[in-house]
Amino acid sequence: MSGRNSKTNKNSRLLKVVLLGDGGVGKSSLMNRFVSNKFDTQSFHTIGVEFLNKDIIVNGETFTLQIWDTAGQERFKSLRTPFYRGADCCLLTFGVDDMVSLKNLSLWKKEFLYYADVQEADLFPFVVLGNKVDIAEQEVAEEEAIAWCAANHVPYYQTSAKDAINVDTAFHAAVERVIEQERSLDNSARNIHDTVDLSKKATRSGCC
Ligand SMILES: Nc1nc2c(ncn2[C@@H]2O[C@H](COP(=O)(O)OP(=O)(O)OP(=O)(O)O)[C@@H](O)[C@H]2O)c(=O)[nH]1
Repeated sequence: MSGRNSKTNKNSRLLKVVLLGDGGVGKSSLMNRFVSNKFDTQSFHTIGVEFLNKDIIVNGETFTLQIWDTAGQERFKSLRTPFYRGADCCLLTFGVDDMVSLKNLSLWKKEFLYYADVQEADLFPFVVLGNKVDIAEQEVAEEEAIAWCAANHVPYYQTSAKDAINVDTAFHAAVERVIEQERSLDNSARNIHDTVDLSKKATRSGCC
């Protein structure tokens, strides 16, 4: 595991964001585009995991995103899975030039939920990135990606790390998903609390 920029801003909230997807879909490139605004055509396969931090402001609040870029190749599975635990959000990534990488999103989601040991799997904030939209010959029809995302209730962003398309937007969306998830968990906790209070009241006011 390696990381840079690991200092965090004291006034910000730290969010752990995990990037998952098949080898070569562009996870490292997306992280580098987002954090350093750079793109390298000669990137190497990630071995295990790497992380970088970046501060962003969403809805007036500062967040330090700790972005964990994982190795997509199957042979590195045992090196990446221990790092899923404690994640606040997961970016599932595929390449629009690679149909198999879209098909594998279900396996990535499943692997993540298993090793992250997520309690409320249905509410966990995932975002899907269809990367390399700059490539003219795409194997994945947009409708197919949209259909997978609709079935899984996950927002979809078409990105290009190479041409810096939608990369910032997708990371902002990840934070917004986390905020939304917290709101819905708060609301359901409040509803449970209200229900309990009502039943208490009913017992107290019962006359006989
Ligand atoms: N055309 C194009 N190429 C890209 C884009 N993003 C990444 N690439 C290229 O795709 C190759 C793989 O990119 P990586 O970022 O290393 O992919 P990865 O998903 O991190 O791969 P693993 O580390 O093996 O999991 C590199 O040659 C990149 O330059 C993109 O948006 N457009």
